[in-house]
Amino acid sequence: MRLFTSQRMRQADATAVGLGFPSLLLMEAAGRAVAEWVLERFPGRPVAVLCGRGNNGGDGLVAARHLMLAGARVRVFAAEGHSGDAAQMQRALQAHALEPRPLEQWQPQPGEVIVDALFGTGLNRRLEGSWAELVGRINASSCPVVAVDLPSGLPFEPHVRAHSTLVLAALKSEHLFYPWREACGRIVLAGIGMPERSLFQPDLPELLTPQAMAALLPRRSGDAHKGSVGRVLIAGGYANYTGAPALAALGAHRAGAGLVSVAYPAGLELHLPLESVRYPQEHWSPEGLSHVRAEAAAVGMGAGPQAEPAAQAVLSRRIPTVLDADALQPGIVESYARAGTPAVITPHPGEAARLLGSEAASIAASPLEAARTLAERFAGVTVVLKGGPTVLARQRGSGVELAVGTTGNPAMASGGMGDVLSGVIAALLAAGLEPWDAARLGVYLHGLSGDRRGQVGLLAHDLAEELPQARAALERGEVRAFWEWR
Ligand SMILES: NC(=O)C1=CN([C@@H]2O[C@H](COP(=O)(O)OP(=O)(O)OC[C@H]3O[C@@H](n4cnc5c(N)ncnc54)[C@H](O)[C@@H]3O)[C@@H](O)[C@H]2O)[C@H](O)CC1
Ligand SMILES: [K+]
Repeated sequence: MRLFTSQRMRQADATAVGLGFPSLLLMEAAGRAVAEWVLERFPGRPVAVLCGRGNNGGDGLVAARHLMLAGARVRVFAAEGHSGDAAQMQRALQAHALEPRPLEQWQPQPGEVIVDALFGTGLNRRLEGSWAELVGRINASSCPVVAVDLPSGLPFEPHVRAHSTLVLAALKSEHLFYPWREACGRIVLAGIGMPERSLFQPDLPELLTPQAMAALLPRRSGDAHKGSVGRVLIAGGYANYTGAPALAALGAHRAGAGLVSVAYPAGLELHLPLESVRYPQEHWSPEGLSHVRAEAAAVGMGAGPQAEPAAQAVLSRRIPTVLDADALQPGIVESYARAGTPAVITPHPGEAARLLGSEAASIAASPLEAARTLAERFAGVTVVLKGGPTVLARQRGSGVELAVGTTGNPAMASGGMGDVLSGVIAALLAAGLEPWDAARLGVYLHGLSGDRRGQVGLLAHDLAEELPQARAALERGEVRAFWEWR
């Protein structure tokens, strides 16, 4: 499943029409889905449908007809000047003796549900004047708003704040990225019958779905033993940063590693899980790690100035490695890329800025672009740019493949969460997954565990404790995506 932009959705729409699919059928399906959602979610409530002059308004006119036919009390207010499909839908409504009133005449009525069909993917600049004023009045009313496709005004200010958004054909960036996502409310995705070929756009970012992620789970055979399911080496820790490697170790254990070994500066007091094996290092060297049994590693958590020697020592093992925290320095990442050792980097925006020599704020503002740039800059390395949502990237052929996480929540904004993620991805690498699969599944499981324990005050080790149940639920097919299907 792919994440669209408004522009790419319009392209898909044009492709469908180019294939001979009548656009009027799409609008009919869209409006019908809106009506069905309103009737299901707000049974018996009167409805005001507010229609713009584009196709989003056309969807609203269809919704009004179906609401009326289902016996709902409907008032319709529409902008002047519909053309094309929307004009036909206006005539269809008028044939049922339902005459839209001018939009300016709309006043909110208590108890009424508002269908926001003012603007969808065709908005090309911020709303101003009477449009901005109308959006202000919608938001000030105490009526629940069902937005058609997008809350009108997004991705700019001002915009409608919706109770729910009935998304047409595919999710668009605004439905996933903050701050816009908060305006969408519940997200309900309606298929509307677009031909599959028009939606086939593999260069768009992949959305991580429960089905696709469940298929990646490493299977365990009946005769599994601790040496056959993946052993992990964690390398980190320095001065008073003793929690980070311990949390990474916990993440690896809870993600199913058969054995977790932790290498750290000798003399450091680490509160490791009882099950971890300790390898104190007098100084970091390939020899010091040569006898540690591991198929994958994670390095950098709390390593401070020791990150460089620790990363070079681990690199000598030539095993797939997660580079996190202090190991996220251009020189270290480049040395892994040059050596051709499979590497996954897991920066947050601040660390990504350090890698790219840019600003954290600009990275957080355009994470898809930033992840793409990281994948181009460090060719061959798998990028996990952490955030809400996390974005993944890797170079593939002459282009960059992108993916976007669909799990996780703001309760996960606390120290140590990233260390757990490193351990999880390392465990999946050790189990034999390719870096791209280990990174996507690791991000998904980590966020899913956070969602299952989603209260503020969640600690990183609470999240780690949830990993086995999250994984089992995913395996049993019990996990649902955050959007609902219609
Ligand atoms: N395949 C699908 O997903 C389908 C989507 N449908 C619906 O169509 C809209 C997109 O319709 P479109 O006509 O392209 O655009 P809008 O209705 O969003 O609005 C365009 C309208 O608004 C004008 N405009 C743009 N920006 C502004 C502004 N800032 N202020 C004032 N006016 C503005 C622009 O010039 C146009 O006149 C999509 O979201 C779905 O709801 C189909 O119905 C079914 C298939
Ligand atoms: K809308």
